[in-house]
Amino acid sequence: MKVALLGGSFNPPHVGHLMAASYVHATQGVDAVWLMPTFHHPFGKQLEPFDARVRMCEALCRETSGWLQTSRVERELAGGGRTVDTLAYLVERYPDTRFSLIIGSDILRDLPNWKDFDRIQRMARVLVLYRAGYPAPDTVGPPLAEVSSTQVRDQLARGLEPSELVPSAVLAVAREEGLFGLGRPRG
Ligand SMILES: Nc1ncnc2c1ncn2[C@@H]1O[C@H](COP(=O)(O)OP(=O)(O)OP(=O)(O)O)[C@@H](O)[C@H]1O
Ligand SMILES: O=C(O)c1ccc[n+]([C@@H]2O[C@H](COP(=O)([O-])O)[C@@H](O)[C@H]2O)c1
Repeated sequence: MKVALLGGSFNPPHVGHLMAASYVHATQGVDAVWLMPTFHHPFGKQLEPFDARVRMCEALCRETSGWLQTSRVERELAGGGRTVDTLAYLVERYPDTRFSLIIGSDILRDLPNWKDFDRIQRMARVLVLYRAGYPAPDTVGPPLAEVSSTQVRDQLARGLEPSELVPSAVLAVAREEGLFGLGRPRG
């Protein structure tokens, strides 16, 4: 079994995540892609509750035939949210699985602040996808969608419906859960 991991805040998930996962599934010889929402963000990002982000990720996964799944592993570990620790745990727990790690090229500038990136590279094949707007050497594939969770949150804060950036089923969960100020009167 070959699994590619896409870790992220998913605050909220958007079509860029779906495109990144689809691209890897379609071209990189993996059987499955696991979305791995952050429980505690290592750099202290303030996020909507974990369970609500998991629900939105699950809605995103339902856009696929089943190869995209959501993992709650970072809550099971409940540690500092460092990817090297999550990966070491997964490698031990699934000895017959070969893992890849997907990151967007925007992350490259953060890597000096990651814990033990060298060790990550020894445990997993690292696939750096070309995120539109972040050209870099050695990325895989064409530039992917110019969309971010930040942009989605900005639209929601302005009372706009980000229906071109977020699958409708994901937006429905965000509305049900009252995330990102949805359902609250705007001041
Ligand atoms: N449009 C995209 N194209 C390619 N990769 C992406 C895209 N959006 C996110 N990613 C990658 O998915 C992973 C998780 O991203 P994350 O959940 O932080 O979304 P984000 O849009 O970057 O969020 P924010 O705007 O809140 O920082 C990261 O590796 C990121 O580089
Ligand atoms: O391992 C680290 O040191 C590390 C530092 C920062 C971020 N990460 C992971 O990188 C992934 C993308 O993070 P972000 O900030 O783009 O949502 C997510 O899975 C984080 O847990 C990992």
